[in-house]
Amino acid sequence: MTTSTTGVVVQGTGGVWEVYTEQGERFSASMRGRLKHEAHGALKLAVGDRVTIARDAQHAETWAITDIHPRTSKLARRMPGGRYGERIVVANLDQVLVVFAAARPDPHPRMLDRFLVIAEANGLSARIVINKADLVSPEVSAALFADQMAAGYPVHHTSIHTGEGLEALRDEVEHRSSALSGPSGVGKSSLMNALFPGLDLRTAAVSDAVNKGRHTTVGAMLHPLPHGGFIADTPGLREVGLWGIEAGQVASCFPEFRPLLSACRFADCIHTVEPGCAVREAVEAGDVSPGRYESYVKLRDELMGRS
Ligand SMILES: Nc1nc2c(ncn2[C@@H]2O[C@H](COP(=O)(O)OP(=O)(O)OP(=O)(O)O)[C@@H](O)[C@H]2O)c(=O)[nH]1
Ligand SMILES: [Zn+2]
Repeated sequence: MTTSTTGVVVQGTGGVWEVYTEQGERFSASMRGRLKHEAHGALKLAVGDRVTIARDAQHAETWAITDIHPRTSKLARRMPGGRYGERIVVANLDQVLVVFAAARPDPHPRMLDRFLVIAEANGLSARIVINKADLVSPEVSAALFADQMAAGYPVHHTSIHTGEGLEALRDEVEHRSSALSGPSGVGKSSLMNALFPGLDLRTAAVSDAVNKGRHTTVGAMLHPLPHGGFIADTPGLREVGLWGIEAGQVASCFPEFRPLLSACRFADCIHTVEPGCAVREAVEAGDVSPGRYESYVKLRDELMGRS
């Protein structure tokens, strides 16, 4: 007799995948031969995939992955070593949490915009978290990232010391699959531990640390949350980088630009020098923030190989 169940791939090493079921059980499973063959094409298994697993009564120890369910999203990066193709870092994320600190280290709006563009380009919604809110006055904290808030991104102000904002953030994280991103030292692991005691993230691995190379062999890992949902312990958005984003796509990764793009005089407007550019007019009129526009120009230049 064969039993089967469904679950989410939470980790993968050397062909053995760990699958977490809705009942909260963890099983090791490998890809069934036929599926492996098919997977050579478009569908490669990734952490975050929903799968069906089955096992024979006779081989009671081993589970086989018999089906990979359709993905709703993927965060992908270039194959390591410059090989052609993509590697899916994590599938089926619902959102990215971009964490900065109100101070220590100082927040950096242009770096935030870069993270937001990467999330947009991967089709993921982003939520901004300003942690260490206890270090500045409420007025200063509220003014931080006001441009990104005006662009439509939800912003949370949190502190693990005063407890501010923790409950509201927990509500948005439970029952969803979220990736954490943000610079080193902003309090990502402290925050997750405050929200979900005992979560035990691999502290160093969730960091977008300067020390880049060290993540190349470590894949993403999903941590199940006590009441449902997952936190992805990923190499971070910075490593995923701008890969796969075309220069012409950058403008549409700024949500506040989107309604303007069809109003430019030229259909192929790149919003830098053209007359009749609706984006630049909106900047001049104060409807689009100069800082966000600066981020656009910078990221576009970078993708054009001009910086
Ligand atoms: N004042 C204050 N300090 C905090 C807060 N959250 C975290 N910290 C401190 O900030 C420092 C860095 O916290 P971590 O949780 O290690 O930061 P991280 O983002 O996970 O850092 P990496 O592992 O390098 O990516 C620690 O000394 C924390 O105690 C907060 O809300 N307020
Ligand atoms: Zn334009």
